[in-house]
Amino acid sequence: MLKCEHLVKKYITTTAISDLSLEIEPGHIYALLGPNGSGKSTLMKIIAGLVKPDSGTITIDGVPMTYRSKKDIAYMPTEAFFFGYMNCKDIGKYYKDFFDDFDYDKYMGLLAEMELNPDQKAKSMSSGMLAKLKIAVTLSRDSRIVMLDEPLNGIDIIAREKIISTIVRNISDDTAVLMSSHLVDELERIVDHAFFIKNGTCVLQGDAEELRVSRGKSIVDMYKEIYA
Ligand SMILES: Nc1ncnc2c1ncn2[C@@H]1O[C@H](COP(=O)(O)OP(=O)(O)OP(=O)(O)O)[C@@H](O)[C@H]1O
Repeated sequence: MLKCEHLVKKYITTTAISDLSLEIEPGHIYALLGPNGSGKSTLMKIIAGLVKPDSGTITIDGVPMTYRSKKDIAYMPTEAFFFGYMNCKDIGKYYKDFFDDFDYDKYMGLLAEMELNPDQKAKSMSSGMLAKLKIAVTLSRDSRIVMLDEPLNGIDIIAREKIISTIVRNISDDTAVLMSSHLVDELERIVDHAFFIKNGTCVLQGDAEELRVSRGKSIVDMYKEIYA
């Protein structure tokens, strides 16, 4: 469905993305793995249309991406992005006005599932609560591609379990999920495909089970081998 071919993104002194190609299909959860500075966030921003690549192409169902393609993509960046004076209910209404595909009832259900108070203002929320809120707004959109940049960051170990199961339960068969995390062992349990990014390019990719069988090791051990 989504195909990136030979993407390159250079900043003045850094090449963030270097000849990177990958493909994602609906019904799968993909892990975007790599150490700090390897290019994961830049890649997501390029796919979300927030950063323009210097070269390379991105297509959805064979059609080059335009500003209209943005409706197919729900992107959750690492940064929190809420107005502090709004409470969770207001934030839901704001998103509903912004995105035609935003399901307010689903959002309220997700708030309850993540034990967030609909009346609490963003400015009074802890970083872990804001992390959950970001996930709730992102999963409430009916998008074909869901990109979550570090969804488990700042979330305690008990809540992480819940978030992982919430993500898995709220993904339909016609949605593709691309998720980055440094918590590789936690991602390993749920992803069915892994992309290993190093210096802005994809150095290994494949079906998680096939990779484990062919290499005789876990995704975590492959990660350690590639990046040690
Ligand atoms: N706006 C920018 N200007 C200049 N350099 C940038 C910019 N954004 C990213 N970079 C550089 O591009 C490279 C890739 O950064 P990116 O944020 O994509 O990595 P990452 O894999 O997401 O890292 P992390 O795991 O730490 O979030 C890094 O060397 C970074 O310093």
